[in-house]
Amino acid sequence: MAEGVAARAAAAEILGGILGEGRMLEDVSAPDLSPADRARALRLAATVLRHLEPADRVLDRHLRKAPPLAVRNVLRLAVVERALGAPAHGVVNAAVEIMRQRKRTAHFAGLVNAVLRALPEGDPFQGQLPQRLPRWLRQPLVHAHGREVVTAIEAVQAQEPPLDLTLRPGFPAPEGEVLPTGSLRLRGPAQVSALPGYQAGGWWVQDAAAALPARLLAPQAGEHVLDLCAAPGGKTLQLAAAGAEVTALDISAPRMARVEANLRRTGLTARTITADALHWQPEGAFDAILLDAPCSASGTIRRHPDLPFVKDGSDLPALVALQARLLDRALGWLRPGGRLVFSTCSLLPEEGEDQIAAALARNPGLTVERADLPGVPADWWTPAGGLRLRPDYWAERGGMDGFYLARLRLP
Ligand SMILES: C[S@@+](CC[C@H](N)C(=O)[O-])C[C@H]1O[C@@H](n2cnc3c(N)ncnc32)[C@H](O)[C@@H]1O
Repeated sequence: MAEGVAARAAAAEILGGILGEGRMLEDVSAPDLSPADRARALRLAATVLRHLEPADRVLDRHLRKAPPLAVRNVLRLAVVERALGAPAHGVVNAAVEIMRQRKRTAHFAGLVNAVLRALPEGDPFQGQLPQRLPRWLRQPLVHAHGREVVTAIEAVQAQEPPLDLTLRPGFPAPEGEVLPTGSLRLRGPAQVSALPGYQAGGWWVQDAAAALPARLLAPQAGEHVLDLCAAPGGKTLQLAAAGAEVTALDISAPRMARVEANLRRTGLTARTITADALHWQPEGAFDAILLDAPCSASGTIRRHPDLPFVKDGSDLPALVALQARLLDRALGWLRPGGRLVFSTCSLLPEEGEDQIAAALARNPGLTVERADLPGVPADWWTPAGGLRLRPDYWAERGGMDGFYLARLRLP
């Protein structure tokens, strides 16, 4: 088999699972492959998803009739690889070989060969705009930020995201760029468990934006802090590393197992509880609560490029209602004068700015508190005192996840 064919064939199959069956990337299993080929297949599939729209625009110029999805996915993969600079002959030969491997696609080998050889020399995406966000997401974002910002967000989301680490002082760490907010940024693919300091638990993977909610909460040593909706636990580790007495709660047992594994690796401690926060009751009040609520995850599309193809926004009203219920319950678990940071990895005002405005209206005396967060530019704060983080912030450094966070204070 020619070099790279197994990984490319698997990437095309993964794309079929996502685009044909509506499954999320993490739920689609790559067939029997070496770990290296599996990693390559997942990476290729994710890359194609980031450029699906431009790839289809290029292909539609060369196709008279829509081919079956399995064929189109192999063509998309080849066009995207070409756009990213892979040599034409390797890409074309692999695509043709993949077609010949299966009886149901073998008769398309000639078409695939002809279409790919007809592509002009150079970058097939030249002059094209990046892939657009889906309509349900794009429209409210254009309304909130304008077209130019949305195009800038889309440009960042078309790129492979960097790998950000949250560091523990005094532990070994890999070499990378230290961001103004303190996260360490690495470029290019990395085998996380092989990086210096992993075994010693000196750091954990956490997007630079995702590291800010725990910093905004500013936990103090010995404080009783609840991490509500905690799994897989990046924020739990931050709270525990600050010396707080942490209770970490999540509804999902398999996700909670990941929090426990993360605590074991880092040697940090937290009390872990698997329960539905809509029914659970604490034994006593907390000094501080971090509520990283379930949401559309629309701020994480560059890490989860499958999301726009699998979600259609129809679960948004239920998510917004759940966030409000979780927020009101959690406020009831704070001591008088206690603080709560609400965060969502969403770009939508409904799950951020509007959610907090509604909480203030429902809870008299509750206030939003702006804090001094080192490295955070003044214009990331909203007039209402929340922090709106957008993927196009620090675009030249690789961007960040979209988030909204606000620190609330009880009277
Ligand atoms: C955005 S994720 C949390 C990420 C986590 N804070 C971190 O930093 O790793 C939202 C979490 O909410 C949990 N969740 C959803 N509904 C819940 C509920 N009713 N009670 C408790 N946890 C819930 C999900 O299982 C999911 O792990």
